[in-house]
Amino acid sequence: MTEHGLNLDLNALNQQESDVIIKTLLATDKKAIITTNFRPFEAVLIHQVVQVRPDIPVVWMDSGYATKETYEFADKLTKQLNLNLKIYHPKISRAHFEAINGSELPIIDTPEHDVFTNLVKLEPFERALATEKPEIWFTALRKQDSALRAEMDKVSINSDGLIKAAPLLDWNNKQMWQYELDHDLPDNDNYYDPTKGDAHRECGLHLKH
Ligand SMILES: Nc1ncnc2c1ncn2[C@@H]1O[C@H](COP(=O)(O)OS(=O)(=O)O)[C@@H](OP(=O)(O)O)[C@H]1O
Repeated sequence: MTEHGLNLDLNALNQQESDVIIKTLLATDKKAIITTNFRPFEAVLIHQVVQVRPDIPVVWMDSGYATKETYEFADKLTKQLNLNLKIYHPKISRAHFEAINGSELPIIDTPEHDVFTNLVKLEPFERALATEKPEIWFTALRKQDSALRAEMDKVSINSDGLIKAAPLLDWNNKQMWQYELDHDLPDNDNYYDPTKGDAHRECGLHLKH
């Protein structure tokens, strides 16, 4: 991967376990972020990454539609791991959106739903990228999430030239659960994403980036 000023063998790195991938990428001193939606099992990758770089920006696009348990989990994990949490809010609040559009969410796969997804997730993420200017982007994507993710590599260069790393790509739920148990980490048992409809659906974030 010399075009990015890194002397890394991507194919070799992709064969490695999560701890080696995280240490290798962060040893480069490149600016890194980790994104999280605080869905179940989020504590695992965040814990692994902050062991190596404690002050890494942890980026959350808070749609305003998260469950009470998600907000509680976000607070608890942030305090327990002393996270450098960076919250990106939509440009229009939930109250404002609902006053104009009503409190019922737009139907999935309609132009109205696309506008909503852009408002609460995609635009805030563009803002996060422009503000944080990462060179490395960690996510906890896993093969079991969707057909698209089943085909991904753990480490790749995305269309923006960002190094996109999903060190837990091939972990299963049992491994995630065991890791949380071993490290006394909290979890979220009531997660909801208003942009998804179905958990296996892509909202567009990982199609664009
Ligand atoms: N709201 C929000 N804030 C910050 N980061 C987010 C958000 N939504 C998605 N993501 C990032 O995308 C990863 C996959 O999330 P999802 O499958 O739930 O949704 S999406 O369809 O990709 O938007 C998700 O996975 P994790 O890394 O496991 O959190 C994040 O990295």
